[in-house]
Amino acid sequence: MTISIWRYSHLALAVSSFLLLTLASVTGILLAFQPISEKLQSYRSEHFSETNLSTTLPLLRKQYPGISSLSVDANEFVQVQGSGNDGKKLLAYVDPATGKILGVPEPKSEFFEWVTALHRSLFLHEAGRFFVGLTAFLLLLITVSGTMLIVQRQRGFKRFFTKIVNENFAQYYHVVLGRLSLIPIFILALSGTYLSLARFGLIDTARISADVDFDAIREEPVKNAAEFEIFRKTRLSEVQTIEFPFSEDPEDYYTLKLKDRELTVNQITGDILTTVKYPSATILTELSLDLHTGRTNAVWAIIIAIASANILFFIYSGFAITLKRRAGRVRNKYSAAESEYIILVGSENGSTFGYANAIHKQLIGSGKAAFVTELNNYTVFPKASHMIVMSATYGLGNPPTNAAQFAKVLEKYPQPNSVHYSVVGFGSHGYPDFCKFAFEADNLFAKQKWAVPLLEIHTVNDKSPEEFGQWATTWSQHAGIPLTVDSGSMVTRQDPLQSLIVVEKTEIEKPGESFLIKLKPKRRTNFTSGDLLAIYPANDHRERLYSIGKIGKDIQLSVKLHEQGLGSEYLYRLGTGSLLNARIVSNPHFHFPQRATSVIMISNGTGIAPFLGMIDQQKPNADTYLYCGFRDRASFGLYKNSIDKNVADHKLRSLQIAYSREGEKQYVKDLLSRDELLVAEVLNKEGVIMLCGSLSMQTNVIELLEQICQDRLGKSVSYYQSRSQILMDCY
Ligand SMILES: Cc1cc2nc3c(=O)[nH]c(=O)nc-3n(C[C@H](O)[C@H](O)[C@H](O)COP(=O)(O)O)c2cc1C
Repeated sequence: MTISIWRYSHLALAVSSFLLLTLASVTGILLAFQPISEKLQSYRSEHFSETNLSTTLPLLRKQYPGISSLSVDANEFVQVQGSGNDGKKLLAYVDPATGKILGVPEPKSEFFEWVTALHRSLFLHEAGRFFVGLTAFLLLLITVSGTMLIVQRQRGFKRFFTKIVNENFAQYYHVVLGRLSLIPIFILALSGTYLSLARFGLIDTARISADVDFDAIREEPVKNAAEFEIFRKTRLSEVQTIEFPFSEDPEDYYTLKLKDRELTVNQITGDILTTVKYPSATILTELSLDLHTGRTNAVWAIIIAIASANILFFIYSGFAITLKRRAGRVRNKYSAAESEYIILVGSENGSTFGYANAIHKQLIGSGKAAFVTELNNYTVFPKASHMIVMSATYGLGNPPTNAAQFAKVLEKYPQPNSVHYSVVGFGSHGYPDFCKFAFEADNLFAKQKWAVPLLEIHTVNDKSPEEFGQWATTWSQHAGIPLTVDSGSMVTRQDPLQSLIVVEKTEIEKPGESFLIKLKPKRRTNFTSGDLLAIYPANDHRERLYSIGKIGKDIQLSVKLHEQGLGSEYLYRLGTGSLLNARIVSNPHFHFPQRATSVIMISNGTGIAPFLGMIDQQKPNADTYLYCGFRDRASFGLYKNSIDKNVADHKLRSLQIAYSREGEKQYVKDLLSRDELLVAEVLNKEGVIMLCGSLSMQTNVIELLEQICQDRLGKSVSYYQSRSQILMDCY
C-alpha cells in the first residue's frame, strides 16, 4: 500500500526502537517516583524561598565552625558538610533560617540506583549509553513525524485540537493521547538526547574556574558577612553549592556556585573577587536534567510518568493499527491482464481492503477471474467487463493516499472494451464531506466513454456491514453473479416479508408502457416515499426493487412493463384484491429532506414514483419544484391528474416537463440548463436536489450540475453530493 512519507517514517522509527523504548519507558515510569518519594520526606525548610545568604551563611558558620560546604539539592533541601563541634564528621540537612538540624541524608535507594543504571546505560557502560541516547533521538523523530501525521489527519495546524471521530479504539486513543502527551514526550526526548550528547562530549559543558588575583585581595574595610552586598542580593534558591573559606586567612574566600555563574567573595570585605558565567551549554544541561528527571517538581514528575506510560500505550496501539492495515493486503490469483472483474480500492487504514477481499474471494469462488488492486494502480485491463471501486475518503473529502493518482491515471488509460462499473463509498457521517471522494470517482467514471454504470453509487457509513451487504446484494442481482452470503462482512439483516393487497392498478395496451399499482400492507407498517419495495417474483433469490411513493397510507409503484420482464410482468398480472409477499426496505438516504428550504425533484420515466408520494405529503405553499422527463404527452398522462391536483393545492411551486419524442424533443437536462440560476440558488441556500430515474439521466444531469456548481458556486458537484444536498436514487 502506498503510504505517506510521514507515516512511513513514523512506523520505521517505531519499529526500529520499540524494544529499547519499552525498556526506557518502564524504567522511566519507575524513576519518576524517585523525586516524588524524596519530596515526601520533607527536609525542606518553610523559610527556604525567602532566605538569602546574608542570613544563612553567618549563622551556619557561627553554629558549625567546622562547616566546609553547603549544597542545595533539587528538592530544595539544604545540606551542610564539614566537621562538627564534637570533631566528628558533619553531614546533615539543616533549616537555613535557624541552623537547626532537620535530618541526616540516607544512602541512596539501591532499587532506584539499579533502575537508574538500567535506564542510563542498560548496564552496558558506554555502549549502553550510546543506544539509550540513540533511542531518545529516535523518540524525538517519532514525536515530530507523529505531529505531522496528526496535522495531516486534522487538516492543518489550526485544527490540531479539533474533534476526532472515534472509529476504532487503537487509532482513536493513539491520536487523542498523542495530542495530549505530545509536549511532555517531546521534552523528554529532547532533554534525553541533549544529555546524551553532553555525556559523550559532543556538547562542551566544561565549567571554567576563576583565577583569583591574590595580590588584589583587600583586607579592609572589615565588614560583617551579614552586610555583604552579594550575600544580601543572593537567595538560597539560586545556589547550587557554597564552599566556605578554609581558615580566617584573607586569602581564603567563599566560592558561590550559583545556577548561572560562579563567584568568589572576599571573606573580610565582601568584595567579589571573580565572576565566571557558565556557558549556555552548562545551563541547558542542568535544565535538561530537571526536565528529564522531574527532580525539581513533583507535578512535572507525575506528568512525565504518565507520558512514559503513554509511550507504552502508543507502542501497543501503533502495532495494532499496523497489523490491521496489513491484514488487508491483497493476494491475487489472476493477473490484471487476464481478469474480467477488477476491484479498485482506495484505503488509508486497510478496512476497505477487508470488504474488497471478501468480494474478491467470492468472485474467485464463483469461478470468475478477478483482480484487486489500489486505485493508483489503475491501468488498461484488456479483459475487464466489470469494475468495482471501493474507496474511503480522508481529510477535506480527499482521496486516501493510494487513490491520489486515480483521476490522472483514469484519464490516461481508456479501456478498450465497454466496462460496467459500480462505486462503493466508505465514509463516515462524522465528517462534513461524507464519501466525497467516492462521489468524485463515480462522476469521473460517468465521463468515460467506455464506462457503463451498473448501479448508482452506494455509500457505506462507518463500515456498516448491513449497508455493504445491501450493495453486495444489489450488485450481485445486476451482475447476475450469486454471491454466497457467507462472509461475516456481508451479512445483511433483512426485514421479514410481509403481505400486501393490490388495491388499484391501471391498465396499459402494450409492453413499453407504464402502469401504476397501489398496494396496502396487511399489517401496520412504517414506511415513507423514497423507501423501496423488494419483490421476489419467482420465489427464489431474484429480487426486484421498486421505489415507493406513499399515497395516503398506501404504497404506489410506477412500473414500466418490459417484455419478459421478471418483476414488471409479475406485478402487471396481479389483479385488484390479489396478495403479494414483499419486503419494505428502508432507504433513508432518499427520503424527502425535512430541513431543506427548497427542493428540486428531477425524474425521468417511472422515476417520478417516489416524488408523487413526496409531493402528496407536502403542506400547501411548499417550495418544491418538479422537473420530469417523458417520451411523450401520453406517457405523462398516467400521472397528470394527480400532479395537476398537487399544483392546484399549491404543494408544487413549479412543474416542468420535457418530452423527448415530441414537440421540442427535450430532456430534463435541457430544462435544468435553462433554469441554472434557480439550481445554483437552491444549492447555495442549502436546498436539496433529488434525482430518480435512469442512470443515463443521472450521468447527464450530474455532468450539468458539475458545470453549474463550478461556474456559479466555485465548488464541485461532489461537495454537494457529500453534504446530502444532491440525493440520487437511479437504476
Ligand atoms: C482522519 C480521518 C479522516 C476522515 N475523513 C473523512 C471524510 O472527510 N469523509 C468521510 O466520509 N469519511 C472520512 N473518514 C472515514 C473513513 O473514510 C472511513 O472510516 C473508511 O471506512 C476508512 O476506510 P479505510 O480503513 O480503508 O481507510 C475519515 C477517517 C479518518 C480516520
